Amino acid sequence: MLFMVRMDVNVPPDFDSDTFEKLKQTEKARAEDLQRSGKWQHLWRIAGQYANISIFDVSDAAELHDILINLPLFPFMSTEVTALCRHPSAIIDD
Ligand SMILES: O=C(O)C[C@H]1C=CC(=O)O1
Repeated sequence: MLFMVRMDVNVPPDFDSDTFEKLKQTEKARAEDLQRSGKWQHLWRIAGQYANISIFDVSDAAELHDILINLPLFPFMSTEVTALCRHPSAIIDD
């Protein structure tokens, strides 16, 4: 199943910056692993915002939920999930 996920990252202004930098590195490694696995198919920065639009290809909503809540930056994120299905006029069958 395909899902579009918007992730907005909100860091409290008084949060320790070194700790946050370490979390970002852990998040980057996790995101790269999930992309290599094929589960995180697209990762796009929303220009001008600390936010992204991502496409996940997972077996079901429960798997997506498990991935999202285990992201290192999840405690600092708000997420919006949209289930996708093939458009009948789409010419690319990916
Ligand atoms: O930067 C972000 O949008 C948040 C998060 C998603 C992937 C990643 O490496 O960090």
